[in-house]
Amino acid sequence: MQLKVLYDELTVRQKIKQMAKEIENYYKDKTDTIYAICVLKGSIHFFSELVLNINMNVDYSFVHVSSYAGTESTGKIRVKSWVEESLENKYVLVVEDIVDTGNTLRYILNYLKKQRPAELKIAALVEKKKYDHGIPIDFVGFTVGDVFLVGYGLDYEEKYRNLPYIGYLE
Ligand SMILES: O=P(O)(O)OC[C@H]1O[C@H](OP(=O)(O)OP(=O)(O)O)[C@H](O)[C@@H]1O
Ligand SMILES: Nc1nc2[nH]cnc2c(=O)[nH]1
Repeated sequence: MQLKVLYDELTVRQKIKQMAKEIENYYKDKTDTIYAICVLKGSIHFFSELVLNINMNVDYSFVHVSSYAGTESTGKIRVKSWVEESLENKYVLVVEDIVDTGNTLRYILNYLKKQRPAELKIAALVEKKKYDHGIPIDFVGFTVGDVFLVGYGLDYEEKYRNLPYIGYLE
């Protein structure tokens, strides 16, 4: 398989800055603190870059879930760690690197809703439109078709996560 560049480093960083501004504008009249949840492992770089560019207070926490084997979803979500703090009455923003089948996000949202946040919003760096996953994403960076992406946190069998750009395998 060959690795090709889809979005170079500058394009990714500019997109994240733009998303951070959108997020800031949305929240600034609602709350003084956003509670952002990073979905590990893939979202680590997007999450870090995003929160560094949001010019208001952001508290955060992490969930670690996984479901992929190679390029395919197993459909089974494995939870490796979860948020420990209370989310009650918080303005929760779930930060995902990519939404594809929507299985991971559906699972996470289902549990987070039970923790009674004031509001639950979603930011995703990439939304895949292979088929309709049916979850409205509030803040989206890039929209792609049927392609398996790597880089900027995204892996293929734990490789390529630390590429500073988004690429695809062909
Ligand atoms: O919409 P879906 O089809 O569920 O796919 C999206 C999920 O797949 C990847 O996680 P993965 O299970 O590969 O774990 P990782 O983040 O640790 O790589 C990615 O980081 C998303 O969380
Ligand atoms: N690395 C990676 N993980 C995914 N999980 C769901 N879609 C993708 C993808 O395109 N790349």
